Parts: sequence; structure tokens; C-alpha cells
Amino acid sequence: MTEVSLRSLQKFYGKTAALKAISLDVNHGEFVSLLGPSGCGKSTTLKCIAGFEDITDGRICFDNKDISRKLPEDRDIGMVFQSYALFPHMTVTQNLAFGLEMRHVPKAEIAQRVARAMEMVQLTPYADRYPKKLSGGQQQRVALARALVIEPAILLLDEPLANLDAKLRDEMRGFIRDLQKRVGITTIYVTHDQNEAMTMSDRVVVMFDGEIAQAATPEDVYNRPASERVARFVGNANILDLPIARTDAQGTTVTLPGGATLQITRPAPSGQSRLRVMARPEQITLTSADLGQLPGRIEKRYFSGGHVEYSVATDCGPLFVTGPTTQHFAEGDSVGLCFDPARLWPLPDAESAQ
Ligand SMILES: Nc1ncnc2c1ncn2[C@@H]1O[C@H](COP(=O)(O)OP(=O)(O)OP(=O)(O)O)[C@@H](O)[C@H]1O
Repeated sequence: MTEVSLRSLQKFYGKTAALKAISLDVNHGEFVSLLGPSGCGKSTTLKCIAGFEDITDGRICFDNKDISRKLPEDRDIGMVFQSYALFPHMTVTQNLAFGLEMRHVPKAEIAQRVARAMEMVQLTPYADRYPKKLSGGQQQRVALARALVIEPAILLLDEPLANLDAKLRDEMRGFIRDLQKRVGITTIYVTHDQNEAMTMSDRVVVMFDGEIAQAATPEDVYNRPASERVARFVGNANILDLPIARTDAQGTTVTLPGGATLQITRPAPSGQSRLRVMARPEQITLTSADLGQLPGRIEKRYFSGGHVEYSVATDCGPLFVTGPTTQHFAEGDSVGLCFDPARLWPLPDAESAQ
């Protein structure tokens, strides 16, 4: 297991700054996802770590050794891409053996390691098949086995599930995560799918415009976003801009339109007259109009299987709320909204000004 450190890593393509001095430590055996919109620099980060792109400035260290100038083949990395990039004229066995043959591993050992890798990804019955006779998920498992069979120190995965249909993607998510835990390999995973990042990772690194906006556990990124932009990118976020009634040792008290107050016990920025707070859709409950802290009217109702989604018009703007299927509100109904102040998250200063 290897620790990966990016130290003030910069990458320019001509005048385009793809990475603006990013720093990140990935621990031994950790599964870290790079998450962000298209063009934010996720793939560039991965390519720099793999050595497929030269870096402009900064350093990349594996176990504290600077490998920034090493050739890709000397970095001890396994990589899986969105396009499986299997050799079409080789069987599954031959695809897996190729990297080991290139490394002049003895024949008997190749046979053993290939058999073990094939078993790991449950493809033993398909050993003699050619890639075009395999499903997308099976091909992706071959790609994964081919990366792992060389027993690399680090596994890099660039949107490996993007070409699979939704059901297969769900299956492969669990499969990759279980395999990674079993093998214990340090893994960096690129995705623009927040569900994928949240369900698979020990830590999620949210990137915008070549910079790291937050690197934290999935729970922290979701419940305690570092900025309004992170809050809006990761899941649905209701942002309420509320006047501060008072700040004291107990926390910050804000006033909702209509007069109800909420005491926010989490630390809030000081010296402001207003506070922007985030409430996730499932952190707001709907009740009858006379009982809620904020009055509203159901504008839209969407049944989505496990729960119901509502768009509710309020004096704080439209709010997105999810509720249980056992509770029924119809479009046009007057409702009351209740907030749990312990779960409201005050957003930092800098973003409040935007
Ligand atoms: N070979 C290249 N030449 C010039 N600019 C590039 C090159 N590769 C990437 N870029 C630019 O660098 C920035 C980061 O690109 P990158 O591919 O890392 O983004 P990404 O987050 O992986 O996006 P996506 O999710 O669309 O793959 C973008 O502005 C992109 O246009």
C-alpha cells in the first residue's frame, strides 16, 4: 500500500490552467474520488499521477518519494479507463497475461496470477472468450483484473462505469468497492456522478475550475459543505437567506418570514446581519398549515417510488422537500414547513456575498 501526495501540483495546457496548484494526501489503502463538473481537472490530475502528462510545477510523491519525473511504466500504477481498452484480438486470459509478459514474469507465475485475478473478478468461465463476446460489465471486469494482475501500488480509475447501463453500474460500484477493500490498494477514482462518489469513497474531493473546493468524507461533503457551490453540486440544496435576530453563546438565532425563529447551534460567521443556511430536502418536514414554522403552498408533487418530492412555494423562495409516501399532500395544498435547527448548515462568509 502506498501513500500518494500531490504538492502544489500545477498543469497548464498552453495558457489554460487545468490544475491551479492543488495539494492532496491520499492515505495508504484509501479510496478517494475526484468529483466535479466537466472540465474541472479530474482527468488531468489522474493523468499527471499516472505520468501520461508532464506537470508544469509542484510535485507528486509516492510514499514521500518524488516521482514527478518518472516514466509511466516506472510508477507502479494500474489504470482503468472509461473505454475498456482491451486488446480485441486477445482472449481474456491473454489480455490479463500481457502486462506480466512485458515485465518478463516467469510463465508458471503468470498462469497463477492470471488465474487468481480472473477468479477475483469472477470471470473464470470466460477465460477463453474474446472481448467482443463479453457484456459491457464483463469487459470492464477484465479491464479491472488486467490493472490488478500486475499488483500495482496504486489503482487509478477514470470514469470506469460511464459506459454501463444504470443497473450494471450499481452492481459494479459494489463490486469495485468490495474488491478494493479486499485487496487494500490505494485507489483514486474519477467521476462526475455524485452518487458514485458518495457510495464508494472513504473521501470525496470536490473540484471546480482546477482547484480543490473540499476534501472530506461523503457525510461531511453532504452535511457540512465548505461552500455554497459544493452544497449545490452535491445533492439538492435549499439555501435560505435569513436575518440574524441575535448571536450569543448558544448560537445564532435567525428569523423566518412570518416571525418564527430558529436557533442554529453550529458555528456561524460573525459580524453579519444575515445568514445563508443550507437545508437538504429530507431535512425539512411538511405539516398542516397552522403548525409549521414557515407557511408554503405545494406547487409540484412527484412520486418517485420510495419517497415523494415536492416543490413548495414559500416567502424564502421555492424549496425542494422530500417526504414519505405515507403522507399525502396535493398540488395547491397549503402546508407548514418545519426545520430541524440542529441539521441546518450555515454557509461560510465568502459565498454569502456571491
Ligand atoms: N490535451 C489538452 N490540451 C488542451 N487543454 C486540455 C487538454 N486536456 C484537458 N484540457 C483542458 O484542461 C481542463 C481540465 O480538463 P480535464 O479533462 O482534466 O477535465 P475533467 O474534469 O476530467 O472533465 P471531464 O469530466 O469532461 O472529463 C479543461 O479546461 C480542458 O479543456
